[in-house]
Amino acid sequence: MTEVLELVDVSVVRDGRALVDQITWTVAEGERWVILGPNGAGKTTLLNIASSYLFPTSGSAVILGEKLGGVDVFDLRPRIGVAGVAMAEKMPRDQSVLETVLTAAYGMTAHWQERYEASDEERARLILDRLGMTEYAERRFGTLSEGERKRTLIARAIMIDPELLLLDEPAAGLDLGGREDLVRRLGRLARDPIAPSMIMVTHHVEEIAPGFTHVLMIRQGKVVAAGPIELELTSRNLSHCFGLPLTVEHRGDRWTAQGLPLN
Ligand SMILES: Nc1ncnc2c1ncn2[C@@H]1O[C@H](COP(=O)(O)OP(=O)(O)OP(=O)(O)O)[C@@H](O)[C@H]1O
Repeated sequence: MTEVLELVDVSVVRDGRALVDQITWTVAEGERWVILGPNGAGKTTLLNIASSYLFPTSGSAVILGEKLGGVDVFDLRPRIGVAGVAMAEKMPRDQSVLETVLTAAYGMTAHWQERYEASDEERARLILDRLGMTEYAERRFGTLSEGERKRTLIARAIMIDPELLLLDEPAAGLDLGGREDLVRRLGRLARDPIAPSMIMVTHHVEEIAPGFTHVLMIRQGKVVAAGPIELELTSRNLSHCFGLPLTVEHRGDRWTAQGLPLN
């Protein structure tokens, strides 16, 4: 099996502090990983390495077979789809949802007189439809609700037909209905055998969609557990990861967790 991401002894040090501390982690093609961990654990830092926007201070990072530092990142980035808060902030608010998705195919964030191929527009509309966004295609990005915005950015990340899809807290800020709608759609994507390898950062096990296969738990920049979700997403590991006693349950194809009551 081919590796889409291979980190060996990766550390990121800022102001003398390791934000990510000697992490060794491999993601194989077709796997769908969840990164879990408390605030400040280093999840986004890891995702920034996986998207080639951040270079490790030490250790080696190989993304889609290319070693960071030895490859032109501008060749690598079009192969990686990223949806997260940082991307939302870069999107022009007065651009339509359709254009927001379409510009991805041209490696841009804004419409700039480029002529779109009819086949690209067709693909953008198809992806928007899969994410339940058909009726919003002509709406301005800036007028969307948080949930609609998140679905638009996921559509944009998928538009480039990436080999690796990175989702940074896709369900953050969504209400219960919005979360459940997104989890169902991510579940459909995760179970699609031709969908790209995926890595999703989240704070909540309830946001893990069916079809996710592996979990990486980190705390203070270090790996607490990594491996198949059924084996590693245990009360013991989760408690260690978040630093308080927690119980996790797997019911049907979903996960829930709660803290143990105080004595
Ligand atoms: N450029 C920087 N210089 C110094 N410290 C930084 C820098 N970037 C991030 N950090 C720190 O690194 C730690 C890890 O940050 P990161 O954003 O990766 O955490 P996270 O797990 O994604 O957190 P959250 O769940 O709150 O989003 C945090 O303590 C953060 O303050």
